[in-house]
Amino acid sequence: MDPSAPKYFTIIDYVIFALLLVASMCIGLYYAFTGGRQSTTREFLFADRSMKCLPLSLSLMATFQSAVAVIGTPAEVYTNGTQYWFIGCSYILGLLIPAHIFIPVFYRLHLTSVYQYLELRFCKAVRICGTVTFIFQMVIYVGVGIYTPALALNAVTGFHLWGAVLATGLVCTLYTTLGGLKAVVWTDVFQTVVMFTGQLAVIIVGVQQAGGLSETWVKVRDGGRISGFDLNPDPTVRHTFWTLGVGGVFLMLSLYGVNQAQVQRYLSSRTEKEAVMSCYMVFPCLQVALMLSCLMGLVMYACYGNNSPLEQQYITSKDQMVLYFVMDMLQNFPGLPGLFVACLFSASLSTISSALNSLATVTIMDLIKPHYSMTEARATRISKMLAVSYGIICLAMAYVVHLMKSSVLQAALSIFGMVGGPLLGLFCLGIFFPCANSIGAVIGLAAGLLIAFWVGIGGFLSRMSSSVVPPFNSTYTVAAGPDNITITAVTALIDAARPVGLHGFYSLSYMWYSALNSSTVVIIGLIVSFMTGRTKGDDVASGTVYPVMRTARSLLYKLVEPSACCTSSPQHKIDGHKEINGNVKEDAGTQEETETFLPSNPVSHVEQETSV
Ligand SMILES: O=C(O)CCCC[C@@H]1SC[C@@H]2NC(=O)N[C@@H]21
Ligand code: NA
Repeated sequence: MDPSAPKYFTIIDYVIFALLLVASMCIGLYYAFTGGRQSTTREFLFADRSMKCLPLSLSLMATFQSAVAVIGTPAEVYTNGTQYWFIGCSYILGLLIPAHIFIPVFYRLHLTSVYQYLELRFCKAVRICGTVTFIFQMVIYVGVGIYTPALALNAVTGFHLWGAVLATGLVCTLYTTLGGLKAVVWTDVFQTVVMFTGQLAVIIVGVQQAGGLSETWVKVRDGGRISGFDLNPDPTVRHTFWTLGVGGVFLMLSLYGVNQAQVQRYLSSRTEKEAVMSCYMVFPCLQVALMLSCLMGLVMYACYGNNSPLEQQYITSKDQMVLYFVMDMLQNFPGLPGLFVACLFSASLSTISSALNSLATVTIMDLIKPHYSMTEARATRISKMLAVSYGIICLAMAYVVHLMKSSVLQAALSIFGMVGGPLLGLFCLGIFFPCANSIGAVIGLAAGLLIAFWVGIGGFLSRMSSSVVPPFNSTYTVAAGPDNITITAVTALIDAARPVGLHGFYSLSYMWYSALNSSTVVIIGLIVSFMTGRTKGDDVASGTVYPVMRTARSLLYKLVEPSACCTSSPQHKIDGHKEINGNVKEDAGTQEETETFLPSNPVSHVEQETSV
């Protein structure tokens, strides 16, 4: 069989792929005609705030596990080894901080959109800036998410590119519009099961084709694909333990801490405890997803070695490698290629549906409702129309992505870093620095976005221009074997060409974008706040600041005085929260200080803190 010929699906493959779309549509229809029949925004956008932590945790994981991870991560591991796996270390802090800082603050404010927080803490202008930035980020990200699987599928199986894009986009938009957040969460659960099953099937068959587990291990180890701890502190090295383990924390905080798609899931939990639990339960799900993607890259290497289909010119981009591998390996297992393609589109659908639902939410809640009073029914109808409109916009965005040529994994993570980073900085400025004021917030956000695009675009262009340096300045894994002399020579050449000065700034690893941009927003935001008259502690809206110092003191106190921990903590009076659309929330009453060390009404401690 000529390996360069495109592989074709058998009829059973198409059936499995069609079944996935039909099943997703049925879940959407089910939630369109049961329960409250999606007639209120509370149901359409927040699932009646009744969600339990298990489906939520799978949905939280699925939202940012798109075809990009299913295709891009194995290609990354195949090319550069398992260094990328260290991003898993960033999931610890990347989920603990959202669980114990962001969720308590956002949950107790009874927010509808996470950007409502920005108006409570700063002013309406900051809220609008945050909302628009989020919309910009998610529309581009969804464009990548829709286009990625269609491109890979088209390249390897001849499946019509825009047919796949339209099928994905339309089915997804339909069930999201019909079934609201309940449908999005439950299709995420179903699609995650399909995604994991597909990946596992390919790994098992791949290991068999490579000659068994021990044979696979020997090949990847001798091929230098098992990376150790690369503790190189050089921030321009693309993947090291620091860029992934530390830079990854900021990336995770921008996604699982302050991204509307995730915060909306926390807010749709029945109780704050369920929300915190769902955040904790994301950790094992993410580790499994990361493990499956990395293992697939290793199995691909065990099967192809260094003469990859890319070098054989069977495919044109490394993002097509996974699908080529699947069609190559599973050709004799009718139905499995269809299962893997269903896995790929499941990853995509679960991300696109979450994004469309969150885009509709912030648009209606942040941009429309505050300016026009309307009935619940009308607001829900507009939300559904918005979901459809964003579906169409994202299909157009897929075409724009078609025009750009970049590794999809790096493209997606760069978008998160360039746009998600400044948003993370904006929320950190508000939550951790009571002295920050609105002018500081707006100018800080602008500075963060400016730096982000300067480094991001500059880095992209400088990589394109200097042909000597490879597509991204990665440290080559020195391949053992006859050609290692060549590789060493090339590495020496790269080091010689390594950019210095401003050029060095441009070649910052994309994994540091989130950290750099969020820090820029905080630093500039604080400087401008001090220059323009910092906010006094008691001017800060109740519940919008996390008392870092007080929590640290109470943690220290519990450590030093173990006997103190069994006495009941002092009662705290909760005063009413002024909700944004005017009606004051009745919160009067007293409440035990919760074990998350965040007092039920954090601002009172800020007053104490700032007044001390
Ligand atoms: O798959 C995607 O859509 C984007 C690539 C993964 C996004 C980041 S990587 C760290 C975190 N872990 C995940 O599984 N997704 C996010
Ligand atoms: Na997904």
